[in-house]
Amino acid sequence: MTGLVKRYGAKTAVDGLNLQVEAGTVTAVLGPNGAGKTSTIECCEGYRKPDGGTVRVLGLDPVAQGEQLRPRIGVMLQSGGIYPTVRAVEMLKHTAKLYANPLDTDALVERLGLGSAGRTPFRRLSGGQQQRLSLALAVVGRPELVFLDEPTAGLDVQARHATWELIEQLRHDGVTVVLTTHLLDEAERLADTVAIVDAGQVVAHDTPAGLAAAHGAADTAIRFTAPPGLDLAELLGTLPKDLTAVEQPPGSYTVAGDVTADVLAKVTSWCAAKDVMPQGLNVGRRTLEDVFLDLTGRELR
Ligand SMILES: Nc1ncnc2c1ncn2[C@@H]1O[C@H](COP(=O)(O)OP(=O)(O)OP(=O)(O)O)[C@@H](O)[C@H]1O
Repeated sequence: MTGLVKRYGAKTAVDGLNLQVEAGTVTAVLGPNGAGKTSTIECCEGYRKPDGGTVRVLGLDPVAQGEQLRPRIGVMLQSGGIYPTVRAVEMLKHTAKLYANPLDTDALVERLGLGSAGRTPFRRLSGGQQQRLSLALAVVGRPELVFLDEPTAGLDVQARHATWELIEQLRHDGVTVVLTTHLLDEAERLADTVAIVDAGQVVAHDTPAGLAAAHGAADTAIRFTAPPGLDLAELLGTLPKDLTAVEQPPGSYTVAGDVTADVLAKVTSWCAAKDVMPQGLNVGRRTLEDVFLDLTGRELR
């Protein structure tokens, strides 16, 4: 898509967003709450009409050519969209019959641990079961491309791993997957490329390793918490020139760069001179989470 714009009244949710996804890959769209991820995905699915820009999915316009597109894609919405009284597995079997070459529904039920949910009406399923059923419904028709909006939000660890394995299987089968997530480990584990969205735009799109390399994630960092408002310019004055220091969010400090034992000693003695106790201090590699924080100024959750 190029230059995608989506507005709700005066609010511009998506603000000229550009994103190209290669067939057969898994793309994770990562961003803070309200960044415009869901709006973007819904424009790709044809559920929302863009206010500007061009969206093509499998070469088709999702709004004008929705009828052609829909049988070829799978969609897992954040909020169900499933009849509340319909029984879980019946719904899945019924949906499978609408497709020429569906997946084996029994195997899918087994894989997603939905066996016990068989005859339960959708509205009586637990949140996690509803979500796994939505995922099953999205993939049962063997789509060429699936959109998964926060597929593991709120799932327990076991269900999350089952979902990850299913997504890995899709990728292995050559299905193109676009998923949104707040979870960095999910993006790192599953995605060939990660698109970081902030304020309705893609601010970076690369492989997880590429993002990390481009944004200094190989550096080491000292992290600690302390009362907000420490004078970081003064702290930096005591440290070698190539180091950086940020307070984000207030009271959480990161000193990054070539962190040696000498740098660590200088940071702690500066704190001591200010009568500040650095809590939870640790030294480690900068992570993709730090990259995210740098790019968006916000934490993932
Ligand atoms: N139907 C709507 N009417 C009005 N405003 C909306 C509507 N849907 C979304 N918004 C607003 O548009 C912005 C982007 O929302 P969107 O749901 O696309 O973001 P998101 O990145 O998916 O967020 P989250 O991670 O919380 O799901 C938000 O500020 C949201 O409040």
